[in-house]
Amino acid sequence: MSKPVKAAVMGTGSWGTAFGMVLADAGCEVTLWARRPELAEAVNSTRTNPDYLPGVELPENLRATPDPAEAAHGADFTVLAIPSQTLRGNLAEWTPLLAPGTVLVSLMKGVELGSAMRMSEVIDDVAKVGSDRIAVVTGPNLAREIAARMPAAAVVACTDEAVAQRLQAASHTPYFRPYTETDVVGCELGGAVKNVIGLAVGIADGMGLGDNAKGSLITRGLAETARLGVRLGADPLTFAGLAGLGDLVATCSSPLSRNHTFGTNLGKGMTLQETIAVTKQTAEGVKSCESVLDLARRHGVDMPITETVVGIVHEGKPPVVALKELMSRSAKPERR
Ligand SMILES: NC(=O)c1ccc[n+]([C@@H]2O[C@H](COP(=O)([O-])OP(=O)(O)OC[C@H]3O[C@@H](n4cnc5c(N)ncnc54)[C@H](O)[C@@H]3O)[C@@H](O)[C@H]2O)c1
Ligand SMILES: O=P(O)(O)OC[C@H](O)CO
Repeated sequence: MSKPVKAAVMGTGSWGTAFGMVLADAGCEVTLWARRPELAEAVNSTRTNPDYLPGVELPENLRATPDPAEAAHGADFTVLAIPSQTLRGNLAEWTPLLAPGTVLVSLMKGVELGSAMRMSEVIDDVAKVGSDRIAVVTGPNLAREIAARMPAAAVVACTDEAVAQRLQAASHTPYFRPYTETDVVGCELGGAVKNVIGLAVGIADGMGLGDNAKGSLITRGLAETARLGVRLGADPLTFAGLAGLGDLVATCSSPLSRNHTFGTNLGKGMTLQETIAVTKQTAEGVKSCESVLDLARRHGVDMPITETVVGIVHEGKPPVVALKELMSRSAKPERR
């Protein structure tokens, strides 16, 4: 009999825990790394994650530890499930602990502030493992729904298709259907920019702008995502898939999305500080809107919705003023 696949999941938040559950349900032996020892203890003693996924019973073949070396030991896959802006520092500490040959798997949907790097680029920069040992999981995957074992499809991307296939096999369950991809750039940009568009749609919902506005923002949001992606070498068709349209639709329609909810609160008139205070989990778009805009400017790509979100979130622009500016941009053809 072959040995079970071992997976370390670095991060015991909502998605780290839910994806750890997927891997365990698919037959992997899973160890979660939890930053706080008391959370690791609670996971092991109650078989739940009371802080992030209360009420969800976790499988027996999943355990938690506060020791990153213990989590990483012998792992075939080392899954990174922490906020994007904390990746560089954490991975620098974990790199000496990584199992030889382990595949580093990013669950993160962000772009690094300052460097404007995608998460796979940060991973390569820090761990120096090469693109064939870096994979990305993305798509319409709201953690709460996956944790309830509700059906979802996803994309597992790696420049080496055989590695993507290994990860696909390690995470395929009756409720979680991963498709392979080799367009890592497109998959990562789809995930990072949809959080920014999710904020924009949330703001519009909070302002009561209606469903035509929502449909328009989703579609024009996807257009600017694809524009950036193509400039960076992505396949435009990736944005019509699960990592693009699929994730955008789930995020922009669900009250479970932290980015959408964050935007809705701003659109209803809460201040940024009030909105941050009621947001308990990571809403990546709040920081990544600035790094996505930075990336777009470095490559001369126009991203008006992203620019509008930055104006509202970081420059104190009132949403009504931002809306007026967005609607009064010069007329142009839909495709150019
Ligand atoms: N929740 C979802 O539905 C979902 C789905 C797909 C992708 N994602 C992406 O996954 C990533 C993680 O999101 P999440 O939902 O698990 O977030 P979360 O807020 O639920 O959990 C974040 C985890 O990171 C840890 N953490 C926070 N700051 C840290 C630091 N400085 N150093 C080390 N660890 C730290 C927290 O303790 C927690 O375990 C994000 O990039 C998010 O966009 C989330
Ligand atoms: O809760 P959000 O806004 O971070 O979205 C979660 C997932 O990325 C949806 O696929």
